Amino acid sequence: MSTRKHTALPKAQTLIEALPWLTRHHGKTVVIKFGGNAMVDEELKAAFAKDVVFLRHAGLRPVVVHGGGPQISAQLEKLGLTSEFKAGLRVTTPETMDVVRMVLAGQVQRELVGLLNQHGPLAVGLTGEDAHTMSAVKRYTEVDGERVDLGRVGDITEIDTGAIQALLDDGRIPVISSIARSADDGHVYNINADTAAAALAAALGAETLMVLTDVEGLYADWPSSDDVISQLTASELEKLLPDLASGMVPKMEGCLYAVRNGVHTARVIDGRVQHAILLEIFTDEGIGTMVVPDAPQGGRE
Ligand SMILES: Nc1ncnc2c1ncn2[C@@H]1O[C@H](COP(=O)(O)OP(=O)(O)O)[C@@H](O)[C@H]1O
Ligand SMILES: CC(=O)N[C@@H](CCC(=O)OP(=O)(O)O)C(=O)O
Repeated sequence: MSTRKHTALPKAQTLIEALPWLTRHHGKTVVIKFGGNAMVDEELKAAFAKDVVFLRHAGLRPVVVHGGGPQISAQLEKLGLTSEFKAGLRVTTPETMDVVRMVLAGQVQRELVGLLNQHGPLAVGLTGEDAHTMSAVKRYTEVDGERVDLGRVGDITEIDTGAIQALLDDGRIPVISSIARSADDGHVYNINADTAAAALAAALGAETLMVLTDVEGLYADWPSSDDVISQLTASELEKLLPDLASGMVPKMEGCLYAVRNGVHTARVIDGRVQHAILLEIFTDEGIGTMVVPDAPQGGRE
């Protein structure tokens, strides 16, 4: 006698719960920004790779954009160089830029490609430099009303999605490092990875931008409260932006940009939770914070 039928039932229910989400997301592009704690924990990294491969086998078109701020800072320290941030962006001298490029494209991206490819010949790594995927200009920022020179920090000016689309059409998983070259001065620039992910999501016409981080989502009254905002509209987010602290600023600016430029939903989710991506995409509850476009004026939605 065997009780296998009974113990297997909850598994079947879980799969069935995913059915409407599988149908809805089939063939859709999902841009996933990988960063935060999930990126320094071996188990979480392996679970992340499995989730992304699962999405690909479930018929979605996942694109990974990765950060690596902590890894860059660690390498700079080893080399006796300091890390300085202004308005959440790394002040990037030409010397620092060499390290940024080496760590993002040569270390972090290679590691992610390796983890994904344990499941088959799927992942291909690119930087924004490859096939003109992302072009940039030098970016300035304002601190206390003053224009600040951040060195080799860039703003994206143009995106050519050709190489990414070709890889997706071929069933591959593109893994993108947030580096871009300027056609004006020929320099290579350091781009914040949240900003790059949002710009790529919009340019690709992605259905979803998913930003993994090291908190549960957007806290309503951080740091005095840790109530997570589960959903908000673009206009609601725009009102909150001036009060956000530095780490969340590029993430939430990116989410706002994405939903204002054709992406259906932008989500900030907790990368410390194993299989956070699958929970967010394939279960009824979802986790984290979801940003949605404003309802169309006079629409019936
Ligand atoms: N309103 C907020 N809600 C959540 N986190 C916030 C908020 N404001 C600031 N933060 C900070 O932003 C951090 C996430 O940004 P960051 O450290 O740049 O993440 P990542 O390494 O994932 O790119 C959180 O760990 C938290 O300290
Ligand atoms: C201009 C700028 O600040 N670039 C970032 C690029 C990496 C990044 O964004 O990594 P996280 O997502 O892990 O923070 C940096 O140099 O740290």
